[in-house]
Amino acid sequence: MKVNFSNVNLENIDKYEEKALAAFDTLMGRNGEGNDFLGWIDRPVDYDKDEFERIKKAATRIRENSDVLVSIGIGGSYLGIKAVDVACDSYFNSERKTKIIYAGHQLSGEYLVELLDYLKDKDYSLNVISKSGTTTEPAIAFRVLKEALEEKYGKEEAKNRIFATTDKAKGALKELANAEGYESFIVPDDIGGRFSVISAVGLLPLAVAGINIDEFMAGFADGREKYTNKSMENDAIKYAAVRNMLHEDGKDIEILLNYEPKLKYVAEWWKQLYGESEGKDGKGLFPASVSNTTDLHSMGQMIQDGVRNIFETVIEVENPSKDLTIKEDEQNLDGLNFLAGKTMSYINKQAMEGTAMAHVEGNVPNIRIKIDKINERNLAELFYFFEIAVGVSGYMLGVNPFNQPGVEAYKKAMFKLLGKPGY
Ligand SMILES: O=P(O)(O)OC[C@H]1O[C@H](O)[C@H](O)[C@@H](O)[C@@H]1O
Repeated sequence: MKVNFSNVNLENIDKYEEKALAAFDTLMGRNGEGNDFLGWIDRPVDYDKDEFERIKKAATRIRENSDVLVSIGIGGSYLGIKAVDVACDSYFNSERKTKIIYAGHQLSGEYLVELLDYLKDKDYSLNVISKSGTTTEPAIAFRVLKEALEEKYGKEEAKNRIFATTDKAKGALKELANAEGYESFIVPDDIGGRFSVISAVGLLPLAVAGINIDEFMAGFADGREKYTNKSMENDAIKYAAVRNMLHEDGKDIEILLNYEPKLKYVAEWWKQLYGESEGKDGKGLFPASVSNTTDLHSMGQMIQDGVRNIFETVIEVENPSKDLTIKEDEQNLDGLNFLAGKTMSYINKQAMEGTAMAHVEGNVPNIRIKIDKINERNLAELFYFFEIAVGVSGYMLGVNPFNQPGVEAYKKAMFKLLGKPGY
């Protein structure tokens, strides 16, 4: 993975570098706000190997007896799984032995009814994932899906098809898992939800999907190797410094963009990580995302000519796994023979370069993150890069990057409207 800042004016970066290095010291010194939630930093080399093996065994069992695993969770208990699942799957002919389907990540009755109908003639298991164990959306989905599972298999067999990933000791889901005898896995106390894809939260569903979780962990270890040294050569520190410089220079919105549609949910994972880590005390860059070149035909006008408060961070995949060469056409009625002999990846790359030139020309600075190809190891390294960078960036901003007090406000209002006791 390489990060390129040549499309950003770095003439004022010095004072941000000093601040970034100090913030990095706070992060790695574990003496900043939110330092109870830094377990993810060393997790790549310090994790429960027994649980890891148990995850693999459970995944094998699920793959043997289920066409579908319903992964029930929201936020950090959903987005990391979906990001890697989609990015590492094929667009159309998924060879997945067991398909991962998601639930509990919204409150759509239509979705849940259609999911229940879809599952009727399938063998399936449930992985209910909630660090707190009380989040409304997954709790509702689990109540409904558990009832359907028990109806299909009977209570005893259903117990062998329910896996709970939650707090090691407390919370409603842990109590339920203990009472019902569900196999459970742990969301570590010292890893916040948006950082938890490295734990059983991500590992079990991804192992069921056929992702190589040894390679996934190795990618996090690659990230820990590359992004935990104190130097401005450390791209994670530099990215944090550059973001803060651009923010103080009037850019309020960072757009993460890709030119490979299957990376869409990597951006969704990134939006939670950056939005929840920095959006506090009236501060923070607004994290947005587009998928190009599709969105150049919808958001291109705004990005090129709208309010000049945007910069872009582009994820470039240097070696797509498949490619296709445009052929000469005798009639050339579409006028595309100038593309004959050129590959789609070459054309996509020129679109990326042309867009970067036009946007930089229009005062939209561009950061470029290049990954060799899309696989679980490279995605894990990218995740770790963003995690270190958000810790540094949040401390530079003067916020606690590891809490999320603001998410409670809507819940209180919603529970009052729903007549939840005590609200
Ligand atoms: O895993 P859970 O405890 O169910 O939390 C799921 C999500 O909901 C919370 O409200 C926070 O917004 C997220 O940080 C968290 O990832």
